[in-house]
Amino acid sequence: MTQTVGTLVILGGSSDLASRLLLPALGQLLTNHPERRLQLVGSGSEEWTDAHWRSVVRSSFKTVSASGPAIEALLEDTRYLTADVTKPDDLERILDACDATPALYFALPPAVTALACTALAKIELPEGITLALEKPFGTDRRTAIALNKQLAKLVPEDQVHRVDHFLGRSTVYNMLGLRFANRIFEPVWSAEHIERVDVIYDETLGLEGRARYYDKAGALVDMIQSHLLQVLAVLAMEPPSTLDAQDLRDGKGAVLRATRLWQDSPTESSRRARYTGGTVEGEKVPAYAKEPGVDPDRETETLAEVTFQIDTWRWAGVPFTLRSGKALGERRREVVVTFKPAQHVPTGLTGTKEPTKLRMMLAPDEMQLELNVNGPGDPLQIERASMSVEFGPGQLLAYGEVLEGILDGDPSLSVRGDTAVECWRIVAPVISAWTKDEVALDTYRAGSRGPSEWRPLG
Ligand SMILES: NC(=O)C1=CN([C@@H]2O[C@H](COP(=O)(O)OP(=O)(O)OC[C@H]3O[C@@H](n4cnc5c(N)ncnc54)[C@H](OP(=O)(O)O)[C@@H]3O)[C@@H](O)[C@H]2O)C=CC1
Ligand SMILES: O=C1O[C@H](COP(=O)(O)O)[C@@H](O)[C@H](O)[C@H]1O
Repeated sequence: MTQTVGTLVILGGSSDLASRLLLPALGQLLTNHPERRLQLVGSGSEEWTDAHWRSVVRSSFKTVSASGPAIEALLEDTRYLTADVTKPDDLERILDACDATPALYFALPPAVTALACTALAKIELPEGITLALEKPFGTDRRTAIALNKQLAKLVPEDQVHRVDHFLGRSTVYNMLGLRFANRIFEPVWSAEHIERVDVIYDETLGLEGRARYYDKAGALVDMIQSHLLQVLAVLAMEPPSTLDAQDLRDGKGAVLRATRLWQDSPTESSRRARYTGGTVEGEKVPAYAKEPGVDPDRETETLAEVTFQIDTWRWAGVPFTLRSGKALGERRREVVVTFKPAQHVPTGLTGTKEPTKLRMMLAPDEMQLELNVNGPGDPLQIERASMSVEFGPGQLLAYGEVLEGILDGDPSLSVRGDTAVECWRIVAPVISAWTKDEVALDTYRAGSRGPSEWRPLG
């Protein structure tokens, strides 16, 4: 694809996102594509000099051993502008500093992003400008609709990239390849053969000093409302004709429009919990409620689990359970598709206790197909065997794939406006029930597997 963006502006240059994820990914992308030329402008409310910003960029690039002509050219003329991005004059100054068609990347808290968009409406924008917005997109359905309206007044939809780095993972293409480039999965990919689907994203990471953002979001909004619903959409979509932006996004949109809480019951379909003090990977972790910046009375959950149904012919009656949490004892990132038991196991064969399971591990991507096979000893005794395939790490970090889409004007892997709103609609009844305390806030020890009374998934 041809690069359509010539200047990348990071609003929130001092953010954790920029230094830890965006800049390393940019470094890797430009190392892999030495022919690219890109001007980088950083901006933030901190009074930084160009030299300080350059050193921040350089250290982030170092983490991925970035090098080559594209990196040298970028470091040579990158600059930093101190600005309040909620002020139109400051934004105008930033845009004046752009030598080529810019992309504005909002590495900002969602409320500040919304104010910056209001300010952008008051100034003239350069032709072809791209706007890249981080998740969460808005803070609920209403604010997401309002933000979409604001953006629509600024640029056409294809120039808006609602970033979800889970869609920037090769995982999406791996799932599509597995399903649609084989004859054996798609014919059984439905309620007729699938019992349930679990998407699990358990992290050993704790709060990592992100209370300012996380304490208002919690695990439901941070992971399920955004990333994991996108994974569900890719898993459950109808076969697209092409991998074009329109086909992919139409396919995901149709799934999400049909998705709602299991039996429409927020109390039956959702669970939440918060970690108490413990030890994770040998390190002591304080109770979430005692972390600096956390308001314990807010009762923010650090582990969330919600079951959904998809009201289509293909998926009627199949529960999709999404779970994610922090400070857990084991990092577990996988999609588990559990098939229905064989219709009839011939009398005489013994030992078929578990049905067939397809596990798709995320980052690093791997697939395991757990089957019932005849064991090496007694031929009538069925044993469990697993066939596994490693997909490899992908050419780029997830954010590198996101940035490549932005630079090349390809929104295939970004979230479309209507879909962002759907995701808020889907989780709204859970948020409402939790706010009213209709679902108890359970506890789990940091370093454990979660509350012992919760049914294990997968
Ligand atoms: N960090 C992560 O792992 C991930 C973050 N995200 C998303 O990225 C976004 C940023 O998150 P994160 O990096 O954690 O947040 P941080 O709190 O680390 O950074 C927020 C940034 O916003 C800047 N900022 C705030 N107000 C203004 C203003 N009025 N004018 C200019 N700059 C301003 C801050 O600058 P200053 O400090 O100078 O005020 C800072 O650079 C969020 O939407 C989050 O959901 C998404 C995926 C992962
Ligand atoms: O967006 C986010 O994602 C990360 C998990 O993604 P990973 O690619 O870093 O594994 C999560 O830790 C963070 O809380 C959330 O904001």
